Amino acid sequence: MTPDLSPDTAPAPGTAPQAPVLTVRDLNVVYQSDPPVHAVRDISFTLHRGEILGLAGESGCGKSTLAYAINRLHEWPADVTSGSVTFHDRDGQDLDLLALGREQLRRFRWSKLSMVFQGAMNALNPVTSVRAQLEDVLTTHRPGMSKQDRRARCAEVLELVGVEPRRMNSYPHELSGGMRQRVMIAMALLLDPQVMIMDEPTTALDVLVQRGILREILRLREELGFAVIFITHDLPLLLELSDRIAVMLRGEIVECEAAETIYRQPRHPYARRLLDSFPRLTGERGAFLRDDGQAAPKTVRDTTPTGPGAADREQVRSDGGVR
Ligand SMILES: Nc1ncnc2c1ncn2[C@@H]1O[C@H](COP(=O)(O)OP(=O)(O)OP(=O)(O)O)[C@@H](O)[C@H]1O
Repeated sequence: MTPDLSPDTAPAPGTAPQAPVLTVRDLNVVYQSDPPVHAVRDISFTLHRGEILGLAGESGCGKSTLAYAINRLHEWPADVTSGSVTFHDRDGQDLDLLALGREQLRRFRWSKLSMVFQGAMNALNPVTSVRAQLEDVLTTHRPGMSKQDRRARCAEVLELVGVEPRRMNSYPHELSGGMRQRVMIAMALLLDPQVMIMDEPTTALDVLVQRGILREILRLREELGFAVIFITHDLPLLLELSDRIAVMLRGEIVECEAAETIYRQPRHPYARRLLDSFPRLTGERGAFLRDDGQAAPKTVRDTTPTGPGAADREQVRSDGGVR
């Protein structure tokens, strides 16, 4: 497959061109309310393998509507009125996501593309153990997997996100918010997806816990090679995390560039305004924070727990009065 390297879709400078994993073309989503709300307008972009694409924009600009429509999680009155979303599978097959039937969709979600949304930690079933909830995903999607392999895989993903596997026997209420969100990320990783959509995944958490989780996401992306669409209104965070950033305004992408270009030379007046609204970007931190060619930003590396047990340490730190 020939990579799509048109200006609005090219990977960040200095990174090897990667094949696309997701292509969105001229997507329109309208809430058929009275009056109708045209929440996503003619949006086009390409997500490349292993890339972190940040989606920035103020509240109500359509970020979540776009994310839900890509994954077909939108519900009436949200209506995809036109456009296409194509998933380019590892095996070379192209999937037209808007045309998938219910059963195909069920197989597609979690296994090829998974989503972690804001407050996902509250989506865990309070009366079922973490183990049962993780295993349930495997039982549904990998019915031939042995019990032993299921357990091993659940322990493996928990370890990947820094949660001690012994926590598997816990119930959600026994875990801190940060740990629960890590469990949700583990669940999203279970089936080795090629794309993860993260919609404000850490917004509800305190800054240290948030940093720890973001660092883990960056490390996992390096290790496992999935691509991420990361949604937040927190532009400084996106500048640290993303390869490219798409800036949304009233349902449209008004600028899509390498994170560093958005930071140094934002073209669109709204992107400039958005940058100016974060004083710390132009204040004492001054310089752009990413290492050249490296995903892990300095600020994240310096301040956060990592590895198995990191979430437990977060718990201790939270209990120890960090908040
Ligand atoms: N069920 C609905 N019916 C009508 N309009 C809706 C509905 N849900 C969202 N909208 C409108 O669609 C637009 C886009 O909303 P959306 O939630 O996608 O924005 P967002 O950028 O994700 O905001 P936030 O950052 O606050 O989550 C907004 O104008 C919102 O009011």
